[in-house]
Order: sequence, then structure tokens, then C-alpha cells
Amino acid sequence: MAASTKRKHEDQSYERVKEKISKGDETVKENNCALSRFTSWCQSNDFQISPKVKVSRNRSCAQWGMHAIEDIVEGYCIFQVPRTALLMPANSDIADLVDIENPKLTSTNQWVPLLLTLLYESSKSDSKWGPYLGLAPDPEAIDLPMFWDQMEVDRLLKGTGVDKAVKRDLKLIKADFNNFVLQFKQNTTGKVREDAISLSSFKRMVAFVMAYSFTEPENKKNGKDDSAENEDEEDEDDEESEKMRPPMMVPMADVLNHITKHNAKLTFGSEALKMVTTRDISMGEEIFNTYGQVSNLHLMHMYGFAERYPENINDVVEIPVNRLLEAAKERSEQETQSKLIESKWQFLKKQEIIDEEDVVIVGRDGILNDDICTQVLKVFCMNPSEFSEYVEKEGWSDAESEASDAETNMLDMSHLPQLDEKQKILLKRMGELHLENYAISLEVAVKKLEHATSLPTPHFANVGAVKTGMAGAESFESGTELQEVFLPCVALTSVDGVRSHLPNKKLLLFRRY
Ligand SMILES: C[S@@+](CC[C@H](N)C(=O)[O-])C[C@H]1O[C@@H](n2cnc3c(N)ncnc32)[C@H](O)[C@@H]1O
Repeated sequence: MAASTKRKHEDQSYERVKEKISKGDETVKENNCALSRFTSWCQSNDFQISPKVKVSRNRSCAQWGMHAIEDIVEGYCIFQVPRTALLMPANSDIADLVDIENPKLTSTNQWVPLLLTLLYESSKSDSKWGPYLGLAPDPEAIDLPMFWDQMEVDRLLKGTGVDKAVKRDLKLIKADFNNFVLQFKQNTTGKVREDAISLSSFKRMVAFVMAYSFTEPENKKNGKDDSAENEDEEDEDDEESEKMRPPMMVPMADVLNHITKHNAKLTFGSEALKMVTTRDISMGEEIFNTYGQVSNLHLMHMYGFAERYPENINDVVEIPVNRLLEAAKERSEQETQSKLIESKWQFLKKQEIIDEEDVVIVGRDGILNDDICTQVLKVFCMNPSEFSEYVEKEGWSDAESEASDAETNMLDMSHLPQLDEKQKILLKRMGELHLENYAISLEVAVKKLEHATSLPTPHFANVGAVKTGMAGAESFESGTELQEVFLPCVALTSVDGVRSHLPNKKLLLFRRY
């Protein structure tokens, strides 16, 4: 290459680097401005924020986050958010136009009032929440599976259940847009920016609510000032907390990232919400909230990330119940046996013991929803005369039902080895069939790991998880061979969903904390 051409090339690349750096500088400046506007806003809205923590963008595992700048003890309130600062329909001046009592609102679309409020507040130049929304992510940058293209969903999420959940979401978003948002647009002419109300911007708003909102457990309503000292009550409340209230945006709390081994949690008081530490935290550590006891499937679906195996002790795999049917049919040697299995299946459906959509939930401790699974296994393993008697009685007698309602989970890891041999075989095959359904097999995953250093992408960054899963499975006592199938199933939920062209943020997804 001639010297002058070479110099020209060097000049051009120097200019490009300079441009990149100055763009980066601008972004840093913009971020700093947004943060200082948000901090002043918090002060003028009576937030109380401890001087022992700091919000920053580059010290956390995923963009914005919070870390300790001094040692903090357990039970310490890091910050407090007054209820008046919560972004929710009742606090907005659009409240009258957002019909919370609308009979069309069901539990599946109880998010709509908040979404409409957000559409309104984010298009208002003088919104009370302007500085809060100024720190919110660029809607285009929220990367949830609902924005992945179909090929990626098929390639990476097939078999996990997240693919189905995304399909359901997209259908619901469209229906909500047509049923509520268009009507809202008419009622608010001139109040909401025209371009803010389109199906694609509504979808982006749904993603923001999915990944950033909070729901207050029903029982915490009206003010018990629940603090870390009240932790004992947590378990008792678990059942009730399933009945949730509509979501709301909690400024400052939504800056915090999540890990299973979190060190802080949000508590709901009558006047304010508090972020309280759940253990001692050392200077420099990131403050992690908990988004709940959630599996990787849920994290991937709602938040676009997953934790590395085996860190998420709440991780589960959801195996469609009809894999049990497949397993049972496979074992039928003659057509009559296969027909008998089919009629057993139809009977279970007729009795509403199972539904096609049911899933068997397998976690680290075994099968978590043993009720469905135990019944299907029992019926599948009945001989023809037992089954005829069962049909005659139209299912279980009261005494039998009571026995199967017993508190003990007969399908947890400690009880699985005692199962009837036939039932064990069916369960094992169910797990194997499920493993076959993943886009990537365990063997391939492990092989890829062996060559991981030469892989240009982080696609298989998490394959280590599988290896750990397998090693974990091998270390279990003999007789519990089911774990050799189930643990890899759970481990694979951590593998799938990792994309090959992940942005920087995602490179951190599976790092160890
Ligand atoms: C409530 S926001 C937390 C604030 C967020 N980091 C930000 O910069 O705006 C939730 C989002 O943070 C990210 N996130 C939270 N915890 C994470 C983790 N442990 N690993 C990777 N990303 C995480 C995900 O993108 C998630 O959708």
C-alpha cells in the first residue's frame, strides 16, 4: 500500500475512534445529567436516601444499579420512597380517564391502567415524573424475548415454555391495544402525543412495565409497616401474596438489579416503601433486590436475563404433562395397551384432573406440583380391571382423594426413590423426552463447552452450568437415578435463551457474582 493511502486510512480510523470516544463522552455526560436531575427530584419529593449507597451506571451487573460506598449492617433502610411518588393511576391527574373499574379488565390485563397512565405521563412535557422517566431505559433498548425474531425464539427458547408465553403475551398486547388503548386515544385527544399511541410503542411500554414495575402483595395493603424484622411472617404470607394488586412504578427501587442471593428487599409501609438490607453488606458490593423467588424461565421471559446454573436455587423446568402420555404410549407393546393409555388420558381430562396445558414443574428438590403428576402416574400404571373400577367410581373415592391431598410431597427428591418401579420409568422417560425437545442437546452443550475458549461469541458461555448439573446428578446416591435426568433438564433452562449476538449487557448475564 502506498504511504499516502496508508496515512489516509490511518487518518480515517483515527477520526472514527475520536468520533466514538466523543459520542461515548456525550452519553456519559447525558447519563450524569439524567442521574443528577433524578436525584434532585427524589430530594424534592421527600425520598430518604442513605449516604452509604450510590447509584451508578458502570459499577453494576447491568447498566444502572446501586452499590454500597460504606459497610452496611443487616436490617438497615437504604432508601425510602413515599407513596405519593409512586407512578400509578391513582397518583396521576389522568386517573379519571383511566377506568380502573372497567369490567373488561381481568387479571390478565390488570396492567392496562398503569400502561395508559405511563403513555400519558411520558408524553407530557411537565409530568411530575419527568426526571424519573428521564432515567428510564430507552424503550428500544429493552431486550425481552418478545422482541426477538421468530427464528431466534425457535432456536433458543424452543421447549422452555418461554416461547409459548411470548406468543400469549403478543396476542394479549394486541387485544389490549384494540380494546383499551384506541378508546383511550379518543378520550384524551390533545392530551397524549399522537405518535406515543401506536401498537409498537404500546408494546415497548408493556416491556418497560414487565421489567421495571412492582406489585404489592394484597395482604400488605393498608399499612403494616413490614420491615426486615418481620421476616417470619413472610412464609405465612406466601399463599395470600399470590393474589396480587395491579403493578406500579417505584422510582429508585427499580434501579436495583436482581439475584437469587439478594442482599436487600422492598417492604411496603402505609406511608412509604422501604428498601431494607437482608444481610450485612460490605463497601463496594452491589445492592441486589429480589424480583421474587423466580425461575430462570420467568427471569428470561419478564426481564430478559437468566442466572448461571446453579445459582438460581428457584430454577425450575416446566415439562408439558402430555410428555407423560408420550412416555406411556412409547412403553405400550401392543395396540390394545396404547388404546388403554389413550382412554385413561381422556378420562383424566374429562374428570378435569388434567388439562392439555398443564405442566409438570421440576425443581432442584424434585417435582413441585406432585398433585397432578401423582394422579396421572397412578392411573397410567393401573391394570385394565383397576382402571374399570376407577371409571365406575368416577375417579377417586373421598378417602383416596384425602390421602393424595396429604401434606407430604411424594415426588420430592427424597421420596422419588421409593416410587413404584413402573412409575419411576415413566417419569424418567418424561424427562428424557423433554431433554430431546430442547434446541440444543446436553451432549452438544458439553462438547461446545470443551471448545468454549475458541468460540467467538458468548452463546455457550453458560454451558458450564450443564456440566455442573451433570456432575451434581452423578454425585447423588444410587437409586435416585431420576435426578440424572431432572437436574440436566433444569440446567438446560439456563443454557437456552443465550443469544449469539448479545449486546454488552448480556455478556454479563452469566457472570458469577
Ligand atoms: C428493574 S430493572 C434494573 C435496572 C436496570 N439495570 C437499568 O439499567 O435500568 C430490570 C432490568 O435490569 C437488568 N437486570 C437486573 N438484574 C440483572 C442481572 N442479575 N443480570 C443481568 N441483568 C439484570 C435486566 O435487563 C432487567 O430487565
